Amino acid sequence: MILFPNAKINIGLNITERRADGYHNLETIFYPIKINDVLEVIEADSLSFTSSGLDIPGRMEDNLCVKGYHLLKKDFNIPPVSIHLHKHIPIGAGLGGGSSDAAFFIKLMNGKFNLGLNIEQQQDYARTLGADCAFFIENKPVFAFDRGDEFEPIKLDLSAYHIALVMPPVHVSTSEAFRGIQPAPVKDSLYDLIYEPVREWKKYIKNDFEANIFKNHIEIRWVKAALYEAGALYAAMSGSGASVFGIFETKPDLSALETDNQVFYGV
Ligand SMILES: C[C@](O)(CO)[C@H](O)COP(=O)(O)OP(=O)(O)OC[C@H]1O[C@@H](n2ccc(N)nc2=O)[C@H](O)[C@@H]1O
Ligand SMILES: Nc1ncnc2c1ncn2[C@@H]1O[C@H](COP(=O)(O)OP(=O)(O)OP(=O)(O)O)[C@@H](O)[C@H]1O
Repeated sequence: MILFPNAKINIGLNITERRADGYHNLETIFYPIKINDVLEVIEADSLSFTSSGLDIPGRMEDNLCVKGYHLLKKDFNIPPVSIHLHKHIPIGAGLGGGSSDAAFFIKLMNGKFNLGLNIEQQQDYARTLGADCAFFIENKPVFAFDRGDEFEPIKLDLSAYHIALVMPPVHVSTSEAFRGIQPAPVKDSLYDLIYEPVREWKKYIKNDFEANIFKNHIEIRWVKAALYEAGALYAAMSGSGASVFGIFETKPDLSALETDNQVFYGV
């Protein structure tokens, strides 16, 4: 069985509070985009994990798909499987690629072995693997809050726009991004602001990670500026970086960025 885990972007990200469990409360909009991995699972004599495409840091046991297998194995009598992941979603990009693989793995296993898990139950399993994971179970635009793992559906359709995504040659780890952040409550919630016209977003919708990350990685700031110069209605870093997306009325010319960065059009 094969599924195609996709990436997400964060439109706005406000870090509102430090929590007692070491995490932060935040609010953000998650929006699915069309950059995909390929995840194949077949029944086998023993558990194995192989990958192709981009190099995935860490050992096999650290891979979120393998962690997902062990998580389900605790509660269900599932057979060993051979997992193959073709990695295409940039890593350390704020695109939630690893989280998506994990969520799609849970969905795949649920379907393949008739585990009978409903959406909420799949989200509960996903949540234990990472704050981003649960979003990918339903994979629809949402307003996310708490650790970023509680959701309220929103009506947001950007399909009339051209979204371009630029990945500078920099990786930012999520915990690095949270270091030095001063959480602050918000006056106006993204839950309402997201319904402002896209060309107004730059006045109201911010990613709280940008200031810190731009200080240490000036090239990410340059990419954002270049997207505005190329005509973006809105441009921002996604999640904890390093990728930056731009929302355009039509396909932009970003050829000047292609030398130093990976550029994805029409995601
Ligand atoms: C910030 C976002 O990238 C926005 O999309 C995500 O919420 C991060 O989600 P994620 O990569 O799935 O994060 P996890 O793997 O659960 O957490 C990595 C680390 O980030 C920090 N972390 C993450 C989420 C959160 N709400 N508060 C945090 O402080 C914690 O130090 C945690 O140990
Ligand atoms: N299937 C996987 N694909 C990619 N990375 C994985 C996977 N499983 C575990 N990891 C680990 O997770 C780390 C970051 O993964 P990921 O690509 O999800 O980060 P990210 O793009 O910063 O996403 P996020 O928006 O969730 O912060 C990697 O350094 C890697 O060690």
